[in-house]
Amino acid sequence: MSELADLWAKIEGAKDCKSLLKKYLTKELYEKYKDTKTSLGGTLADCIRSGCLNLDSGVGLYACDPEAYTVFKDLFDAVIKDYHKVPAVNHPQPDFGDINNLGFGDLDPDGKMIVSTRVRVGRSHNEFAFPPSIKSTEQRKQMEKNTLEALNTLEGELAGKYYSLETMTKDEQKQLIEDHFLFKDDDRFLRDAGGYSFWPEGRGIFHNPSKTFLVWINEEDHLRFISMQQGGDLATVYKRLVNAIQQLEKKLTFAKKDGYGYLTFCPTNLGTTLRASVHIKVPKLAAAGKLNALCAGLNLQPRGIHGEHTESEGGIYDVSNKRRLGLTEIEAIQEMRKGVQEIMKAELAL
Ligand SMILES: Nc1ncnc2c1ncn2[C@@H]1O[C@H](COP(=O)(O)OP(=O)(O)OP(=O)(O)O)[C@@H](O)[C@H]1O
Ligand SMILES: NC(=[NH2+])NCCC[C@H](N)C(=O)O
Repeated sequence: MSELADLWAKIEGAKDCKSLLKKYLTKELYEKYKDTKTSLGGTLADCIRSGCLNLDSGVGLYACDPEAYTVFKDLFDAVIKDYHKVPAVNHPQPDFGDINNLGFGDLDPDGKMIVSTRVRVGRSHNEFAFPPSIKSTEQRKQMEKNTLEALNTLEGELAGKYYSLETMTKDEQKQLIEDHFLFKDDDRFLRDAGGYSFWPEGRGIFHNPSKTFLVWINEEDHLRFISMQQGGDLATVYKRLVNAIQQLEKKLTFAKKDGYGYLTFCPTNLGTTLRASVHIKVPKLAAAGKLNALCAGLNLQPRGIHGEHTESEGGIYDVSNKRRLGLTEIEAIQEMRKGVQEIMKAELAL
């Protein structure tokens, strides 16, 4: 049996599987796409491997490369519409808003509830495959090199240095992870999607001395741009990120598609690719079992303190916008801002 037929048999037989892949990969779509290849050589197996090997996936589908969104359109569109709750895949053009006139500042001026604030976006290079279809270390290294040429031209607050995972000590790596600056290598969904192949080659982190602006290279996405700092000053964090994006877009061209926005490896990140989060102390809401429902109603997503698939510690949660597609960057930030302010009100009322 071919690998694809084997993966298909696994998911077809998984009656209790609740992933979006299970919901939308019908026999008809499987037959339609089973022999299809992207121009970089990506296949349906590359897109569905993680979801078939991890039947508890929420989504279960990854793009093998930027072209997957076009080549396997019917499958991706169905998953995208369901995850992002949009009737059609019709993402607007980027709009970061008037960053000098945002109309909001620090969400927690007294510093009582918000421990830290972070906003990140993902960016991809059109000419490189995503992890399932990357066939050699050379591709990751080339991408790392092209990106560093651009990062090394950044000036002022954004200027920084690159730290390769290939040369970093285990202790340095551990400390950066504990301090919430660096990615880990223990996500089984990403592992089965090829995310850790040839690890740690071509991976690394660029950051400024104060670690308020950081770039992850060759983690889940080709690139992640991150702005973060202690406290609740969302406006400052967002402005810094937009400034970085605008500077880097002068040097690099990122994968983008009309109606889909910026293209990312995982369809959950598509569009604005923006996740704005606070680490927020909400012990009362959590103890009352009210946080999840409140977040759901506000289009927010609660996570644990060490990120996705982790637990809360001391009543502190990572709360962020859930929607990234079908709205502009500034709308996603405003949705997160309003939602976080509602959560703060609800915590104080208990
Ligand atoms: N507001 C925040 N303050 C401090 N650290 C944060 C904040 N939000 C997220 N982090 C940290 O960022 C790291 C990465 O988190 P996580 O993997 O959940 O999200 P991500 O980088 O946005 O990507 P993805 O959604 O693809 O998983 C973790 O260490 C997490 O604790
Ligand atoms: N980091 C991410 N892209 N997270 C979202 C999806 C993760 C995993 N593939 C799932 O389907 O549950």
